[in-house]
Amino acid sequence: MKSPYLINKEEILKLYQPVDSKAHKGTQGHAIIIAGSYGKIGAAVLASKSCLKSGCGLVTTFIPKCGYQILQISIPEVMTVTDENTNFITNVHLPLIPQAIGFGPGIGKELATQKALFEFLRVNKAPLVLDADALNIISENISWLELVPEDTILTPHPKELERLIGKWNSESEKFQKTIAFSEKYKVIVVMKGAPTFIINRTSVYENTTGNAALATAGSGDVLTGILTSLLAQGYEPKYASKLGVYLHGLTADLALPKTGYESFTASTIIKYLGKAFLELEN
Ligand SMILES: NC(=O)C1=CN([C@@H]2O[C@H](COP(=O)(O)OP(=O)(O)OC[C@H]3O[C@@H](n4cnc5c(N)ncnc54)[C@H](OP(=O)(O)O)[C@@H]3O)[C@@H](O)[C@H]2O)[C@@H](O)CC1
Ligand SMILES: Nc1ncnc2c1ncn2[C@@H]1O[C@H](COP(=O)(O)OP(=O)(O)O)[C@@H](O)[C@H]1O
Ligand SMILES: [Mg+2]
Repeated sequence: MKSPYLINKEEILKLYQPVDSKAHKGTQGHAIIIAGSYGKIGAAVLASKSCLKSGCGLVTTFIPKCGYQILQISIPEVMTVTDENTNFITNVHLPLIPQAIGFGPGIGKELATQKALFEFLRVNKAPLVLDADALNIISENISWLELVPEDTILTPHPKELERLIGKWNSESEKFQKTIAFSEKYKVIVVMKGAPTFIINRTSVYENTTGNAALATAGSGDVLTGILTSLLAQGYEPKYASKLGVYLHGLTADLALPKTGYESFTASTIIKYLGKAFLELEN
């Protein structure tokens, strides 16, 4: 394998698009987050809030009924649409075609949720981020990946990656298998970890931001929201994935002197998103 390209500030400044002074919420993209199940509505809240706080104009969140009040009270700026089912997602019906969709955090693996994901993949054409249980479901139905739009962004942590590509015997085999997977299914794989690598066909990129403060519940859910937001704003998937992982890690680097490792939570990532974006302004 060639040595990875580094995702550093110089590279990010080449692709970052500042918000236009004539922008309005309609030009900033409408994102949909499909997430959550009973006991894991927090994942939907974190992904939705981070989506909104990364510059997206409008965010609609699709959740099972049990999440309705939680979402509306915790993030009044976000619109919600609920499934017929109380505890988990069974039938994704969207009120609009958005500019991007993030699917997976906290959805669980109920059979009805698996069917809902399959039906969604059959009809969806919007740019897509797949995370968490959406990846776990797809791991057991790998041919469904043939249904996703080209350059869909997959964000597995190491265990989710293993479920998708199978076990590896060395780091180099892990990269080889992920490159082959990215080529075969025409997807971008964000290999989350310390550090995070992005695999886009045969190209490998290594992120330079982030630290162990991110080793906390929900930090991946927040990344899904950020990536979905950037896609909705019109960033091409190859740029959205780089900018998203860079900003996500940068929040932890900026926050660390104030929070230390221990008190940093996924909500701290969201809190520091503004400072991370400001680092990109000249
Ligand atoms: N507030 C909420 O609503 C929250 C909801 N959430 C939602 O919960 C769902 C389940 O998500 P999940 O990732 O916890 O479960 P799962 O896929 O079984 O992975 C666990 C296994 O993976 C491994 N592993 C993980 N990271 C690794 C690493 N860096 N490096 C190495 N190994 C690593 C780890 O292995 P271990 O080290 O324990 O052997 C363990 O076996 C999902 O939908 C998510 O969105 C969460 O986001 C939390 C907040
Ligand atoms: N030690 C670490 N250094 C840098 N980044 C880390 C570290 N530990 C975790 N992360 C990042 O935190 C996120 C964890 O995602 P994930 O495991 O999906 O969390 P969750 O499912 O709880 O939301 C990933 O973006 C990962 O790269
Ligand atoms: Mg996760």
